[in-house]
Amino acid sequence: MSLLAQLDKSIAANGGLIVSCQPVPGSPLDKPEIVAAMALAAEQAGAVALRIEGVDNLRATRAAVSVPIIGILKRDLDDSPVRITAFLEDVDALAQAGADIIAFDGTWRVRPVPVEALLARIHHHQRLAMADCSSREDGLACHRLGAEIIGTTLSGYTTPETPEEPDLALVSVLSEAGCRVIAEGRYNTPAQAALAMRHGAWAVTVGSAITRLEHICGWYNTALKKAAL
Ligand SMILES: CC(=O)N[C@H](C=O)[C@@H](O)[C@H](O)[C@H](O)COP(=O)(O)O
Repeated sequence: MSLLAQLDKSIAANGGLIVSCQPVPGSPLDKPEIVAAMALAAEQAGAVALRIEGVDNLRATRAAVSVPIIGILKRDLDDSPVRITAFLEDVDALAQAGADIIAFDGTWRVRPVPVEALLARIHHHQRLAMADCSSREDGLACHRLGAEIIGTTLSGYTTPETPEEPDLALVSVLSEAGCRVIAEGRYNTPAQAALAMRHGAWAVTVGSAITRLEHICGWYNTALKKAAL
């Protein structure tokens, strides 16, 4: 059975939650063995797939879990705002470390390597490609170029202000256009994730609300401070 067919089956059975295990950089939780433990706990709790950043985290997680892994590699570049899997060697490293799906920045911004070349390299390794997009235009362009999965990951992150709510409208527009959409970015409650599925998402990736303890504490601290005023 193809990986997509396998995922269709587990999404139908379990609901379509993908857990992104990306600790806050420099956090006491930012260690490959802890990332792998979070990933295993998510798998045991019914996650259909995992999203993992970095080669060491990916290797540790691959050894611990059996569900598919979406691999990414983040870098901060001087001459481009693109951060997620920007180079061909990043694709090679992720494939080698055991990613089943490789996600990359699919936005139309100044970038070191064209989307077409990244897609060709991912497919050369016989991996599935997920394009992390910010808009209808990005998403449709990556879909036409052959990305099997379109993520709404970067909606709200290519502009100076990031909204609080997730971009459900983008999920609808891309799924109506025939894309296999992973809703991702600020799905901080189960109700928001469920809404994404009702807007046509194939699956929903949740990161901060499940695996970034500092963000969750921050949400509570802000609310509690406001309540004390
Ligand atoms: C914009 C960007 O770089 N997003 C990253 C992509 O991998 C991660 O930092 C997010 O945590 C991930 O997309 C999940 O989103 P959320 O943490 O909101 O559930």
